[in-house]
Amino acid sequence: MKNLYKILIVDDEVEYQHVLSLILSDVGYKTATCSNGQDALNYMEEQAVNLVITDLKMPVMDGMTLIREIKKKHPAVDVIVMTAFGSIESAVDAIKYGAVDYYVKSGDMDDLVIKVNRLAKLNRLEFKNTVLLKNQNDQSFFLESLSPLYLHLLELCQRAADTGISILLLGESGVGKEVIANYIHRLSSRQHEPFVPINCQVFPEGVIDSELFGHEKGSFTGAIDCRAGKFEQANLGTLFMDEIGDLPLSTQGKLLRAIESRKIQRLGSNKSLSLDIRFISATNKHLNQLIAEGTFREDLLHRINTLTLTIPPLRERKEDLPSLIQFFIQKIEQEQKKKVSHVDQNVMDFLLSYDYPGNIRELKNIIERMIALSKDGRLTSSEILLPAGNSCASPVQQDDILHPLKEARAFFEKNYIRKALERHGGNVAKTSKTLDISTRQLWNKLNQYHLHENTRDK
Ligand SMILES: Nc1ncnc2c1ncn2[C@@H]1O[C@H](COP(=O)(O)OP(=O)(O)OP(=O)(O)O)[C@@H](O)[C@H]1O
Repeated sequence: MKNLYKILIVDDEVEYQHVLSLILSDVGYKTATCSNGQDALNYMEEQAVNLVITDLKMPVMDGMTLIREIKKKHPAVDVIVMTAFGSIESAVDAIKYGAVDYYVKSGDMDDLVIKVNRLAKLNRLEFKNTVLLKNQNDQSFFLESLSPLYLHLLELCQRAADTGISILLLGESGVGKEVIANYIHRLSSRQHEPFVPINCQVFPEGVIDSELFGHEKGSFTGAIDCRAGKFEQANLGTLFMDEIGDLPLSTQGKLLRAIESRKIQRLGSNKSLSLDIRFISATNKHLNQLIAEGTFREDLLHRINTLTLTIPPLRERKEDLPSLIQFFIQKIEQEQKKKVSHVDQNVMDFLLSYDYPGNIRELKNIIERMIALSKDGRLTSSEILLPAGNSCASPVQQDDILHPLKEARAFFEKNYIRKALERHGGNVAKTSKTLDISTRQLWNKLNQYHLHENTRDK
C-alpha cells in the first residue's frame, strides 16, 4: 500500500532533498522533490500528492505561505514542516496554519519515518472508512432460501469466498448478481477492505479506461485533475465488474494485462502500481457467443471464470416469494416510514403468481410503489398498475382504474420508463434513445418519478 502514498519533499538544500527521498523511498513510499513553495504548488497542480514535507525558509515562496496555499487548494493533503534546531516557535506557527506535525532537521531520521508511517496509515483508514460507509446501505439483503437451486448457489459462494479465485456470475438482469458478489466479498478475508462495483456498460469507450485505471492530470482533454481509478480503490479488496461483456476490446486487453501482472498504470503515467485485488465479474450476455462474434477475448474469459456461478431467475424459485415479499415490505416500511397493516388477497395472489421478468429488482419496485401509494396502511390492487405489455398479468381490471386522467397518465409514464430502464439494464443513455427523448428529459422524468434507484448512474 505504501507505493500508493506519495510524498513531496520541498527544500532548497538539494542534498537534503535527496537524502530524505532516498530514506522514504527505501521504506516503500513514492517520492518527488521541489526546491521552493512555488514549484511545489505547480507540481501539485499536475500530480496527486498525499503528504508534503517542507522546509520553512526557502527562496521564491517560503514554507509558511506554501502551507496556507496547500490548505486552500488541496485541503486533504497533509503537511509536515521541517525546522532547524532552536526554531521550534516557527514550527508551532506552522501547525496553527494547518501543518499536522513537525520534524527537527538535526533529529533522528527514524522519527520522521515513524511520523510518516502514522499519517499514511491514517490516510488508508480514512479511505477505507469512506468506502465501507458507502457499502453499508447495501448490507440488508435477503439471503435465505427454500429453493434447492438457490441454496446450492449460496453454498458454492461460501466455499469459494476465501479462496480468492476469480468468479464469473451469470444471470438475467435484476437477479441479484451484485448482491451475490457483495455476499462473497463479505464472506472472504477481504471483508474489511473495500468492495468496489463498476458497471462497464455505463461508460462510453474512452471513459471506461480512466474509470478503471485512473488518470494523471492532462492525460486527455478534460482530465483537469488526477484521479485514482476503481482498481486502486479496490486494492486489497474486491473489484466487481458488472456487464463485463460490454467492455470495449481495447479495454479488455488492458484488463487482461492488469489481471495477469497484478499491476496497473494510470492513464498518462508510466509508473506501475502493484495491486492485490479479487475479481468478480458478471454479465447477462452469452460470452461464448461474443467470442464467436469477435467482440470478447477468449483469453480474458479464461482469466475471469475460474468459477462460474449462475443465479436462477426469480420465476424458478417461486418458493422464496412469500419470504422475499415479507422482507421487502419490512425493509421498505422502514425506508419510507410507512406502516403496512393489510395486503389485499388479490394483491398477494398476484405477487405470488407473477413471473417477474425483471426479477428481484422488479419485485422490490412493485412493493416500493405499492407502499408509497398506499393509504391507511392497505396495499390494494390499484397500486400495482403495471407497464404496458404486462397488463394481462396484472390483477387490475380496466374498469377498476377510476383515476383522474392526469394521474393515470403519470402512472403509465412512470411504469413505462421503469420498464424501458429495466430492458436496458438501467442504462440511461440507451433508454433515452429507445424512448426517443434526450437524456436530460429522461433525467427530469426520473427525478419526477423517483426512479434513480432503477438506473446505473445512482
Ligand atoms: N437477495 C436479495 N436481497 C435483497 N435485495 C436483493 C436481493 N437480490 C437483489 N436484490 C435487489 O434487487 C435489485 C437488483 O439487484 P442487483 O443489482 O444485484 O441485480 P443484478 O443481477 O446485478 O442486475 P443487473 O444485471 O441489472 O446489473 C437491487 O435493488 C438489489 O438490492
